[in-house]
Amino acid sequence: MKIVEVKGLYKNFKELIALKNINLSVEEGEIFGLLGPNGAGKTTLINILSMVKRKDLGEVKIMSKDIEKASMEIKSKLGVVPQEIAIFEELSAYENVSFFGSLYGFKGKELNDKVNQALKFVGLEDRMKDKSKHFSGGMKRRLNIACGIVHEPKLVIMDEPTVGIDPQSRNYILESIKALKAKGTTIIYTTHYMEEAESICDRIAIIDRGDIIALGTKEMLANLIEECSTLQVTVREISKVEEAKLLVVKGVERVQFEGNVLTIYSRREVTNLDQIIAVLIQGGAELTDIHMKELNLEDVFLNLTGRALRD
Ligand SMILES: Nc1ncnc2c1ncn2[C@@H]1O[C@H](COP(=O)(O)OP(=O)(O)OP(=O)(O)O)[C@@H](O)[C@H]1O
Repeated sequence: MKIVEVKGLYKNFKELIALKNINLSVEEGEIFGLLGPNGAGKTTLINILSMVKRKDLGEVKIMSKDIEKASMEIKSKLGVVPQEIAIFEELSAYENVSFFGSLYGFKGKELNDKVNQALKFVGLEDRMKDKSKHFSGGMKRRLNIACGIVHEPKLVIMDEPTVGIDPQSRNYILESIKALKAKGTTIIYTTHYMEEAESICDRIAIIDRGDIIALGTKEMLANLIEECSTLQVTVREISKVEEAKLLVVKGVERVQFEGNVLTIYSRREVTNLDQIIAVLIQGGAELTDIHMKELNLEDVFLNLTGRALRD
């Protein structure tokens, strides 16, 4: 079942087109990634889905209801974890989560149980009485998540929840997101870290300049690249590598140099390993390592836009 359906969505900020003709759907129970560089339009899309901003044009349905006609009903089943940490520094972790839980009408034992469960979920049960102003950046991010999921929403929207935190907290958060999915929650996850999108998302939409330029599983996205086989060769004498000679080998599309490593992109249907090695040996470059590189979403982005995903 589709839990989110977006058709022909547009959003402008004066003359800037922040979103143009966005079409996508999110299946119930999946982790759906929105991957794109800074300024691509991820937050704008998330803000529209979470009803913080209004769309200009198009149709957005969540749980089969139009977001503008059934906003109250949808909001009760929706959890939002914003990019900016939205917690009260002077309150304890427990008080923060309890406040958000009470906004959804929970009280008494039911509220207490939900708060304890949410804090346990993000690994803050031992620190629940501490004021959040004493927390590290990673702990504040985890508390932010607990506030967004305390009411056990069916759909959780997370906007770059791992920005600027240590690797340990990041892993903790990624594991909690997988655990949320295992409980049946649907998650929309925005990030500009392609490793995160690759590791937790079932499907990924790549967004650039307000436009979805590709959508699918990571395997489907990698298949979009025509020059599919990617050979990485480390040589002792990079100056002896003759790019022009490599480029005339059948199937070779592109050669990239980085220090002593060269990456050779070839069309997928061509077998040319023998010829490539022969060219390098004849030139006297001296090979020290050679392996096939697996294509990742960074390559997909570069291939589709001609630009790197990261700044
Ligand atoms: N309120 C606003 N007024 C004017 N322009 C805006 C506003 N909000 C966003 N924009 C612009 O819209 C574009 C998309 O921004 P958005 O924040 O959605 O991108 P993003 O992919 O979430 O990037 P980031 O990761 O940096 O948050 C950017 O060019 C941004 O400057």
